[in-house]
Amino acid sequence: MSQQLKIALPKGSLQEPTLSLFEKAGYNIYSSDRGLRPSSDDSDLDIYMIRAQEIGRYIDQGFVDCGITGYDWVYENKVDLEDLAELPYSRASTRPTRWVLVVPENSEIQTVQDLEGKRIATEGVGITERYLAEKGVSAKLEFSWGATEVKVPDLVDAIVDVTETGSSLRANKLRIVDELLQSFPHFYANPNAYRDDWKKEKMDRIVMMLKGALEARDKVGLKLNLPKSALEPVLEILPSLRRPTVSPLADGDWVAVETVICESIARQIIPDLKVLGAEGIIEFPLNKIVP
Ligand SMILES: Nc1ncnc2c1ncn2[C@@H]1O[C@H](COP(=O)(O)OP(=O)(O)OP(=O)(O)O)[C@@H](O)[C@H]1O
Ligand SMILES: O=P(O)(O)OC[C@H]1O[C@H](OP(=O)(O)OP(=O)(O)O)[C@H](O)[C@@H]1O
Ligand SMILES: [Mg+2]
Repeated sequence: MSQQLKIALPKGSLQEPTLSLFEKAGYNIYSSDRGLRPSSDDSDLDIYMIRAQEIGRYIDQGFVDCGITGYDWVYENKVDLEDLAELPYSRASTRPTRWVLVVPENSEIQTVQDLEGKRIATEGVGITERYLAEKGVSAKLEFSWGATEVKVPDLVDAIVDVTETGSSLRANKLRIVDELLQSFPHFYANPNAYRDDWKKEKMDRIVMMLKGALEARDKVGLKLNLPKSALEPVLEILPSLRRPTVSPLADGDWVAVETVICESIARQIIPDLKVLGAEGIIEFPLNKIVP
C-alpha cells in the first residue's frame, strides 16, 4: 500500500474553523457530525478527529504523524514537538484565545497576589500551576471539566479560563485580573515522522497551502487602467503589499496596474483611484497568497 500521513484535527471548538481552512487550502474533508475518521479528496491523508487537549500527546507518542491543535494545550501537556507553523485563526474570530485569571466583577481580588491561600478552578491546571509559581503565589487549584464560569464565587474565588470574544465573561459578570497566555492553533509534527522524506514533504506542502489560504483571507486583488501621467499619484495611494505590477497597454499613453490590498480599504481606495483617472477597475477575491 502506498504511504499515508496520519494527521489529527481538533474535535470541539476548533473543528469547524479547521475544516473550513482545509477546504480553502484545497483539501476537502468529508466529516459527518459523529465521524471521527473522516475521508478526504487526498488519498495520502489518514485523518483522525481528536480532542484538542490530547492531540499533542498523540503526536508525541507517534500515534499520529502530525496535527493541528492550540499552542495552549501543547504548553499544558509539556510535549516536545516539531512546530511547523502558527496558524492565526480561532473559533469565532481572527483573534488569539487568551487564558485569563478572572473573578466576579464585584470581587475584592485585584491582583494575583490577593489569591494567596484562596481557591482557583480551571481546565488548564498545568498552565495555572506554572503561572502561580512564577508569581510566587500558592493557592488551591481545582481541575474543572468545563462550564467553569458557574463556579465563582460559590465554589471558588477565581477561575482561569479561555476567552476569545469576551462574551462569556460579560454574560457571567466577570472581570479579568491578569492574562496568563495567548494561543493560536499550530501545525505540529512528531520529530521522527518529520525526518521521513516523504512525510516531511507532504507536511511542508500542506502547511504552505494552509498559510497561503490564511494569508489571502482578508485580501483582494485589484486591477485598473490608468493614463501614464496619473501613475505617480496612484502609486502613492496604493498601500501595496508587494510592489504593484505596471504593464504597458496597446495605447502607449496608458498603463495597467495590478496589486493586492486589504479588503477593508478597498471601499476607500477605489473611489480615490477613480478621481485620479483610473478606469476599468476590477476587484477580485484571492484564494491563496504564497510569498
Ligand atoms: N472561544 C473559544 N473557546 C474555547 N476554546 C477556543 C476558543 N477559541 C479557540 N479555542 C481553542 O480551542 C482549543 C480547544 O478548546 P477547549 O480546550 O476549550 O476544548 P473545546 O474544543 O472547546 O471543548 P469543550 O467543549 O470541552 O470546552 C484550545 O486550543 C483553545 O485555545
Ligand atoms: O470569549 P468567548 O468568545 O465567549 O469564548 C470563551 C468561552 O468559550 C469557552 O467555552 P466552551 O464553549 O469551550 O465551553 P466550556 O466552558 O465547556 O469549555 C470558554 O470556556 C468560554 O466559556
Ligand atoms: Mg472549551
